[in-house]
Amino acid sequence: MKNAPRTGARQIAAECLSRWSTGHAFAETLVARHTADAGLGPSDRALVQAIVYGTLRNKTWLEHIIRTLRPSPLDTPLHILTLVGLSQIFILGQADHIAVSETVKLVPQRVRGVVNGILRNAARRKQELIRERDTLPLPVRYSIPEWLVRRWQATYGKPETAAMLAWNNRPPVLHARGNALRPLDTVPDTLVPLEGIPGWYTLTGAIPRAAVENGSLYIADPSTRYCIGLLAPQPGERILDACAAPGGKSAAILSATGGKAILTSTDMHEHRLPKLLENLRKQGADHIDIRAHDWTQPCPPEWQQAYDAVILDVPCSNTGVIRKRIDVPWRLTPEEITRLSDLQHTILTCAAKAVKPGGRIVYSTCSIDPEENRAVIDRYLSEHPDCTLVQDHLALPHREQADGAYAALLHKRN
Ligand SMILES: C[S@@+](CC[C@H](N)C(=O)[O-])C[C@H]1O[C@@H](n2cnc3c(N)ncnc32)[C@H](O)[C@@H]1O
Repeated sequence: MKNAPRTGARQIAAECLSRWSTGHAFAETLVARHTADAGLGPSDRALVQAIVYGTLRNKTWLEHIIRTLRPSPLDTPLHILTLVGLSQIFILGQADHIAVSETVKLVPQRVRGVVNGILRNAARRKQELIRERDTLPLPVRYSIPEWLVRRWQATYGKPETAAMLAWNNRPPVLHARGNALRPLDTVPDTLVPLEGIPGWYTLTGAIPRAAVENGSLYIADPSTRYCIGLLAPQPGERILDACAAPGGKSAAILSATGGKAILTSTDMHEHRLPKLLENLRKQGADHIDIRAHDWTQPCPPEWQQAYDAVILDVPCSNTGVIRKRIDVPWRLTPEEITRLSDLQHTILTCAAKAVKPGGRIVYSTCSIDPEENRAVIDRYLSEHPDCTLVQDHLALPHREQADGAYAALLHKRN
């Protein structure tokens, strides 16, 4: 029924947040699973996603509001329902009376007054609380753990970090790359060409499914073009894309070479290979060499020095894509960054053996952390004097108005 109160969606959002706070599942997975299990329609699914993502993106600030309005702590279920209500009031911009009444309905009768009191108070003091936000310490204002804010300030300085935090705190804008192998007949209404970046578009509405399905478009961020630009793949070159699934970079290489690069695409996860194959076929690849390989293991003899170039889009912390991966700040630890850096160094060391003398290695991440970027390159170069760094590029998200990314081009001497 049109305009029916969507209490079901709010309940499901609370369940997702409850699961998220006690487990390891990603928000995206939880929203997909719980909305499917509840049989919610598209608009309710969108509401669940908006509440869950909005709450997690602003978690520390919303919790600060709860503490301001009720100094004694709430038990977990009430705390989560209060977050669901506040998220509607402060982040989604719903009418206060609807946000309050629909949320309070979910609260057991005997404690309903507590949540009702906090939400009504929050709605009444809304403008004051919003104004106060700008005066709060950065970790609270932008809901990012203190250790991460300190780490970024030490690397980039305070003003740059503040600008990046403000950028990360907003919902993402999606982009798409046009595929030269399957040019668009007409540019769909929801695509706006990106100024100064030929072949790239901003999505201003629904994803043009038909164009994605026929391979004319690939949903990706313009920051992914840096590694392809450094690789500068040429027709006829043998190229190894070592960490390839789901195939964004492999497809970009094929698009850039008119389908004429001779590509081997590997990934350690067998279960990711069918999607990789499907994506590459869809985008016009006709001869595809797809294999499972774990690049923490030695380079197989038949691949040693067999490639003109190797691209390594390694697993990383995703600190450049926090707008899209909202779990990242809450799941990441400094120890995990160090573990990833070691893993990246191992993958680089093993996969670089596949490059011919005189060939190129492109290393890329969607991390903005130096430990996963330049430090990995410097460590590798210190152990491999036959390689030199030609160029590297760090894209900071707020500067690019896109995702953060790092790419480095190495040359292996003849
Ligand atoms: C950042 S993603 C790659 C994205 C891909 N290049 C694209 O553009 O669509 C990293 C990939 O590395 C794979 N991976 C992780 N560890 C690996 C390893 N030891 N050897 C090979 N692949 C690995 C993951 O399964 C994941 O698909």
